[in-house]
Amino acid sequence: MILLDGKMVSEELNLKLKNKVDSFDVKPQLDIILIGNNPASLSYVKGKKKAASLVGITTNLHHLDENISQEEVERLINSLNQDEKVDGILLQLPIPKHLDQEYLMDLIAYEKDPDGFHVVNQGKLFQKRKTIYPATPKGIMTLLDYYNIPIEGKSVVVVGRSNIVGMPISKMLLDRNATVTICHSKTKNIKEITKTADILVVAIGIPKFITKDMVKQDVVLVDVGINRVDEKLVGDADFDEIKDIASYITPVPKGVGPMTIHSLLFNTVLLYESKNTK
Ligand SMILES: NC(=O)C1=CN([C@@H]2O[C@H](COP(=O)(O)OP(=O)(O)OC[C@H]3O[C@@H](n4cnc5c(N)ncnc54)[C@H](OP(=O)(O)O)[C@@H]3O)[C@@H](O)[C@H]2O)C=CC1
Ligand SMILES: Nc1nc(=O)c2c([nH]1)NC[C@@H]1CN(c3ccc(C(=O)N[C@@H](CCC(=O)O)C(=O)O)cc3)C=[N+]21
Repeated sequence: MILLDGKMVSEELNLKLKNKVDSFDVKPQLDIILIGNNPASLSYVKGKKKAASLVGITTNLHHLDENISQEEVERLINSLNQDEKVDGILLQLPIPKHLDQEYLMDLIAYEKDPDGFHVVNQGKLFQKRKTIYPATPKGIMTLLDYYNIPIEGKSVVVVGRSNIVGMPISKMLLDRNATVTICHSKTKNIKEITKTADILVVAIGIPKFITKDMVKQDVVLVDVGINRVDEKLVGDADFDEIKDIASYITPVPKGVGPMTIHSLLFNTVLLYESKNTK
């Protein structure tokens, strides 16, 4: 088994990014909007700020009250959209239920969307046009490519069909000529399907859902899940059970998570560069 070491790869690629950013006179700027005090979100935002500062990207955190009104968030996004200094705007998800998440995500200028969540950027992805790729799927592709894992012609199974992970990673793997099957909560005989996978990507948010009887020998397993169980992080797959069957496997933590952060920073630099070449 070979570990798909997202921590190591992201550190190497962040350093490469830093060398590029070091050559810029004006640094790229990422503005993060965090609403409320969800402990997981606080911890992710901390991770993003830390990595950004290592790379030389300026971050501005807008930490808003849990009860903030829709209008006030709109006002903030509008002003960041207009601010020339701002290269990327990240609305940390999830946001409180009284706010219209879809509306707010679409309000962020798509030229300032390092997450690649904007409906225009997602639309471009699904029409195979040049776009800002969503950070987690892009991080997964970067990790697979780093280890030279072949994708063309492979049977890929993606478990999960969210807008931010399942759907875009399925499309990106399809565009690399994999044969992609997507499973979700209504899929029947999921085990028979996951067993066919050369590459299995799991993004559902259920701890240790994928067990060793659900994978074939030498599977490449990409575990996107981040679940907190008894103060510890566990993935959507049972790592200890599967590690001896898999050819390659991502750990949780230190797998896909740090690659997502790298992609966010990479995308922020892309947005900065396209602003400066306009
Ligand atoms: N490492 C990273 O960088 C990131 C990690 N994550 C983690 O990845 C996981 C998934 O996140 P996200 O995509 O946002 O999740 P969502 O909750 O948006 O989507 C979950 C998906 O899983 C499917 N699902 C739920 N239960 C089952 C089941 N029993 N069998 C098969 N499919 C099921 C759902 O199906 P249906 O559509 O039918 O409801 C849905 O498509 C979470 O643990 C999250 O924390 C997320 C983003 C980044
Ligand atoms: N607008 C927006 N963009 C996101 O990209 C976004 C989001 N909202 N909301 C939540 C999810 C989740 N997500 C993670 C990113 C990194 C780690 C990560 O680096 N995790 C470390 C562990 C961190 C820890 O110890 O808590 C690891 O896996 O090694 C995890 C999860 C980004 N998301």
